Amino acid sequence: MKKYKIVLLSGDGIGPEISEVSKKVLKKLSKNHNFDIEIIEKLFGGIAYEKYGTPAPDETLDQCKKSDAVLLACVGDIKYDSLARELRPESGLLKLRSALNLFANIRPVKIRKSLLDASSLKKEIVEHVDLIVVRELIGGIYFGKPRGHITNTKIPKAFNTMVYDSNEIERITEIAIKIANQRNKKICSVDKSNVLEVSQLWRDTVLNITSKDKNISLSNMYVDNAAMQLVRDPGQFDVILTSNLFGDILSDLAAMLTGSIGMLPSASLNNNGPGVFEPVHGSAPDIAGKNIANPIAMLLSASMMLKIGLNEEEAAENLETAIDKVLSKGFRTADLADGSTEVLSCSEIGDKIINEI
Ligand SMILES: NC(=O)C1=CN([C@@H]2O[C@H](COP(=O)(O)OP(=O)(O)OC[C@H]3O[C@@H](n4cnc5c(N)ncnc54)[C@H](O)[C@@H]3O)[C@@H](O)[C@H]2O)C=CC1
Ligand SMILES: CC(C)CC(=O)C(=O)O
Ligand SMILES: [Mg+2]
Repeated sequence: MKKYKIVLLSGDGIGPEISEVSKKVLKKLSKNHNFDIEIIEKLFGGIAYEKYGTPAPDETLDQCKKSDAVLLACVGDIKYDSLARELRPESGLLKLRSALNLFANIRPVKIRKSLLDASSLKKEIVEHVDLIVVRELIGGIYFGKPRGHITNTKIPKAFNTMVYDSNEIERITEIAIKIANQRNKKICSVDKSNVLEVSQLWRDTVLNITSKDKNISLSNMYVDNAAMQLVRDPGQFDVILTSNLFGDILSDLAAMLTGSIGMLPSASLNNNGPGVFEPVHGSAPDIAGKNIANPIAMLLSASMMLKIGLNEEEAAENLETAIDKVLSKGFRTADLADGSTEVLSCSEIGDKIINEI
């Protein structure tokens, strides 16, 4: 029997609620598909700061490095917003991504048939959407130096640096090419090269690397236009390749094509070593503790973990089919409710999905 060791980071806000569902789902899948999964739970984010004074304790990072894969819920809360930047839960997340060298964040945006009417856009606009955002994850403005605050001047100033070297752009482009080759072979690289030098290097490097693969059709788009096009005609995109900040923003926007940010999973990957599988959404403090969060983004992240991280493709498919069955029977969490469907709590929809596995 195959044995896997995964680390579960429940984090903050709705994290523990959606993690509880994920744990039960993974246990059922492991039974049905005959593999053994050890789930090691570690503190991470604000909850880790409370206990250890740091959001990403060494012990948690070490355990993640030793695992087959990491399943992460979400971190952050308003109560940590006044902490020194390096102590904030979000900084812990950046530290984890960097420590595991997770340079590629893969965010698939797929419309589930039964949710065609749940999108904030018209059905005709979203029905052909099937795109993947390939986002660079450990460079760009989230990591660039210098960064800081100047407080000893009359007018306070703050600054960040958006920086990439060509190696960083090359390796994420290669990932986008690999993914595009398994799909419609179209890459749209999104940048702001009409204004930024760093984006010009991005554009030149992407062109240089993609031109070596004659199967790939490359287009370029400025990020402001890309935001507009994602709402105007999202079906035009296959693979969107972009930098850390732009990918972060565009994928939240793209989430609404699917009906809710509670539906969007992601995989943060390295060329070798464990990946981190994490929903696109944050800790949703506004609904935390109410058992009303949508656990599906985390379950779809678990599905990506099974497929990409553990090679358990059948289990991943079983989970996705179970999710689709529950949605097609009209069960929804509150974020997807439209009056004609039955609204269930986070744990209730979790149980429905488990029953379909
Ligand atoms: N990967 C992570 O852990 C991330 C953490 N954050 C952190 O999360 C906290 C909240 O950030 P926000 O900007 O409010 O973004 P958010 O994604 O947490 O929430 C935005 C809106 O979407 C809703 N929402 C999010 N996930 C949902 C789900 N699964 N089911 C139903 N509704 C859901 C929330 O209730 C809220 O109204 C902040 O501390 C932020 O820094 C934000 C983004 C990513
Ligand atoms: C909270 C951040 C570190 C990043 C973020 O919003 C994301 O990765 O989606
Ligand atoms: Mg984000």
